[in-house]
Amino acid sequence: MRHHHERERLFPQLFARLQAAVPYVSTALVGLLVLYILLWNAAKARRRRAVPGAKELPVPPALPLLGHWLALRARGRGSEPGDTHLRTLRRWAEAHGGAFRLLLPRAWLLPGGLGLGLGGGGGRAAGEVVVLSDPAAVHALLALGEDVAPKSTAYYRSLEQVLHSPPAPSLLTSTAAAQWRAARRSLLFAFSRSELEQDFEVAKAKALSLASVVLGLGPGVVLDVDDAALRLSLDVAGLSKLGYDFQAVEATGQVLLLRLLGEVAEEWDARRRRLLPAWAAPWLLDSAAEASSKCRILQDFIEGELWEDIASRGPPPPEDITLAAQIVRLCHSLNRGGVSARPSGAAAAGGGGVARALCELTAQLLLGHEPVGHSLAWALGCLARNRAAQDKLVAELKREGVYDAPHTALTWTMLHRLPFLDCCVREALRLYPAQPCPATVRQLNKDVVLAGWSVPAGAEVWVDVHAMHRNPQLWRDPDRFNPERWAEHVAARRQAAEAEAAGAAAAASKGQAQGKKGGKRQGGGEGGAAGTGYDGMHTVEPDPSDAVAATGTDETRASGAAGADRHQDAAAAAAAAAAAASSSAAAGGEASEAPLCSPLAFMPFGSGPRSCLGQQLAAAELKAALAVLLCFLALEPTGDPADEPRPAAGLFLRPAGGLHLLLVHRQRGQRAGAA
Ligand code: HEM
Repeated sequence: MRHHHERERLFPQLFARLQAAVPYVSTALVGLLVLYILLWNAAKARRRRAVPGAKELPVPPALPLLGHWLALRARGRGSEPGDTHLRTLRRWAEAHGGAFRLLLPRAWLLPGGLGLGLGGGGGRAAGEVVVLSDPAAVHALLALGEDVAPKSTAYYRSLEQVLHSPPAPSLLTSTAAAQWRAARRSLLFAFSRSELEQDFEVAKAKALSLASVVLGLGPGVVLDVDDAALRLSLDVAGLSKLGYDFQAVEATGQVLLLRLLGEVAEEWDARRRRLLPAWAAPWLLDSAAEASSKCRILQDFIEGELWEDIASRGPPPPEDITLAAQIVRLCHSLNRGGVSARPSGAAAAGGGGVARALCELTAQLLLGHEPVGHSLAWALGCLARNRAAQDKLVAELKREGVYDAPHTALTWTMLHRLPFLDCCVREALRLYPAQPCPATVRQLNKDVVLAGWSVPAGAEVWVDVHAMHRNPQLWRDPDRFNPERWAEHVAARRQAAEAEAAGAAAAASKGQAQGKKGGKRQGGGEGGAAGTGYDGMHTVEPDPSDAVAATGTDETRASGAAGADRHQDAAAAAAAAAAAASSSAAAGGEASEAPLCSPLAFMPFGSGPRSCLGQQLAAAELKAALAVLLCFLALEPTGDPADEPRPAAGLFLRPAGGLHLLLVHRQRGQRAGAA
């Protein structure tokens, strides 16, 4: 009996002691874990060996455990010009010669980082980030090819998660070589020259419509041009690529789709900056649930409205190579069971073609409108603050007859007569690249040397286009909007294009004389061919005579491989030239001796086989919109310091709080209105 009582007293005592010990034990365990992480990482740092003869990547000063995470999280504050984290990255890039290593907590906390070897990307540098803005190193990285440096799965997976539930790859996010090649070759048809000519007309018509709306608001009006530009680019993306008019330009109230797309982009950015995933941080669950419901509303709209509309058009006829038609073909070839008007349920399960098509649609909508919209807003902002450039552009439009008759005189084929317009677009994209950093994210499968820097296998490599575009060794007076810096380059490109067109015409007439059948579609002339990037960077080119490529069913056709080889050559040449440019710039020393312009260090659309698919369309759209708007409206800053643009870098570089300008009617003589 006494025994029993003693036992009854003993258990609560023991329990109370254990309870009291919990904080000490858990503190000790956390301490041991931290010590282990620090020691393991110190050992890892000692084990890190540079490839003989190559330079070890420098590391900017970092906090213990948090590394550079806080610096990367920082957003622009109050009156500060520019995005804080972009400025920090640029400072480090300039201090370390355009290549450095970042320490992020995940490098330590990931299973791979803890030395447990349970994944984390593999390789010695699992979870580490290398940031490159040295053009020679970037060209060398992109020339490595997809086997050695594919897109980073970890980085793009979070984008897939916000684009569609359950997540499926899109061209942007797909890392599997066979998948992206097939999709790219199929979708590239939608960006061929004939399509671009029509898209240009759509962009012009929508810009005229926007001008008419603004003119209707009064003789001088303060407007958020970022919002207006996003409406314009959404309408152009919808109408030209998907055959669907969102009528955002004409709408008076808020456009729900625009808001949803913006929120999805923000959610993706927030997830990528988070220290812990939502499941490991319960306090984030509410906002994660809210974000998921927004993503679902977007998904419902894309499924129920847009896809339904596209699918109801039936199988596209062979001559239809619009983006919508190519996405339908992609879906069809994946499903192999025909395209369903109702994408959910059984159809989605049957091969995943519809789910894939929906992801592609959402990605194309996001990519096709937001970077163009923000870029247009930045360009308008630059011109408003540089009256001399604006006047020169208007003078060019007058000289070429565009000012008096934008409806008829402004066409895709006459764009080469507007070189200053081209210079302005390039300069705005240089100062405000829509994807500033990271613009391209790669994962290395083996140790490599990039322009002399040793980069270990497993590292995630970011391209910092913002720092590259503002490097004082590559661009004289890099923060100044100076379209003139491009004059020589634009003139040289025009000459080269004319020579190429003349050569192609001569070859064609020779071929005809010899009775040959027509070969591949050739580009030429200003505006370029489907396979040539905005600045001559080669992309994988589609072969229109290849009917299989048009339906995206065969991924390994020789034409794609040939395109990739061509790219390798171009990239090797570019790397050599970039190395020469950067070493001569470095030898120059003084900023005033830096070259005025370094075209090989200009990469707003990325470069290589995964460069922007829509770059020609984007450039054409920017030109159409700028030319039309300037014919009717003079741009001025509002004069209010609160309206000074504040760049904020998320998925895209946008002006925080919008970009407000004063738009004043131009004296138009006897000309007709915009409508
Ligand atoms: C000013 C406007 C634009 C800029 C600055 C821009 C920039 C870029 C950049 C830097 C990339 C590479 C991203 C990466 O490697 O992760 C990219 C990829 C892509 N862009 Fe654009 N873009 C613009 C407009 C467009 C438009 C209008 C479209 C289509 C309608 C488009 C479609 C795509 C696609 C599909 C990819 C993925 C290509 C691939 O992975 O093979 N972009 N863009």
